[in-house]
Amino acid sequence: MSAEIEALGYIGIEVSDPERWRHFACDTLGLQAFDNAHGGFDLRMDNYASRIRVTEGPRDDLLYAGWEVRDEAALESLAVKLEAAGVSVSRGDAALAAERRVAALVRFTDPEGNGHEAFYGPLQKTNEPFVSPRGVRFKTGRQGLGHLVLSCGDKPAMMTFFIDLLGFRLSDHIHTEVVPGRPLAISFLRCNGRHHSLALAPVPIKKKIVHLMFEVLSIDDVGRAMHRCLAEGVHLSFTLGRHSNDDMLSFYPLSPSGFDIEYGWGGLEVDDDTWHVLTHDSNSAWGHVFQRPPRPAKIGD
Ligand SMILES: Cc1ccc(O)c(O)c1CC[C@@H]1C(=O)CC[C@]2(C)C(=O)CC[C@@H]12
Ligand SMILES: [Fe+2]
Repeated sequence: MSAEIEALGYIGIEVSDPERWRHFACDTLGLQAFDNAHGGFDLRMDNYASRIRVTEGPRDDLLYAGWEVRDEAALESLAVKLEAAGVSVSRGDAALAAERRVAALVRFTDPEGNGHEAFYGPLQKTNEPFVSPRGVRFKTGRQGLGHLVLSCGDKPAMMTFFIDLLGFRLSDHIHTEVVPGRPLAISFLRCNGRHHSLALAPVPIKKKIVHLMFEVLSIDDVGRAMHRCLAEGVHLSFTLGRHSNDDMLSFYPLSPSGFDIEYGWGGLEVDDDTWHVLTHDSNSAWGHVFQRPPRPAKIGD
């Protein structure tokens, strides 16, 4: 039986300033917020009842990534496969499944301690259609909500976990230098036609989330969102650019939690039958210029 993960279905984040996040996500990026019964809010970008669950807390980082599988049998075979490999798996009860707005889920952690959930049967709010407050349409469907880049210390262990155990396919590597003289090899993993749903970056930062990417259906929505950021003084960690590996045209606003959002359009779709792993030595065909983060003004500046 197939135990394959098919998409990044949802994520949970803990944020210290939920109201700033609500404004950023809705008014700036065009997602739709719904207060939930758990003291936080859900961000929608399509029919799914929850794509991003925002919970208040000090962490300003990832709580869990929710990976979608086809059905109950696929969920059970994935759980059995993980357990056979010595990963401890906890089956979510009905209350947790209802809270996550899915039919069933299991929970586990990766070798670096990040929380993950696999689930099937996401609740669809078809009679309460997603309406973006900014008229944005997001590219989701079989490709999931977007992509997540995780920082990691032991990248080989993470690669083994996601590829050998969870069934991700390697799309490519990028060898780059963010800090001159410090080579960095980022690897891009897919679980559907999206070039990557997960990328692993061995960068020594405290946060697990390096960035979270949303893709929109119109290039104008990228332009409009970028100009809303500029008008509001939202810091752009990377300017507009086009990536070398997946062709995504994107920019990177800094979220209120201090990790980046990548907001993009035009990402390429991988055909598993013909894809060939590549190694790139540049991040971008053009653009994506790093911008130093803003420093709080001090008296006397
Ligand atoms: C290079 C690249 C290809 C596809 C993407 O979706 C994507 O986000 C990136 C950018 C990765 C990003 C970067 O270029 C600069 C250095 C960054 C911030 C890291 O330190 C990890 C992710 C890296
Ligand atoms: Fe990205």
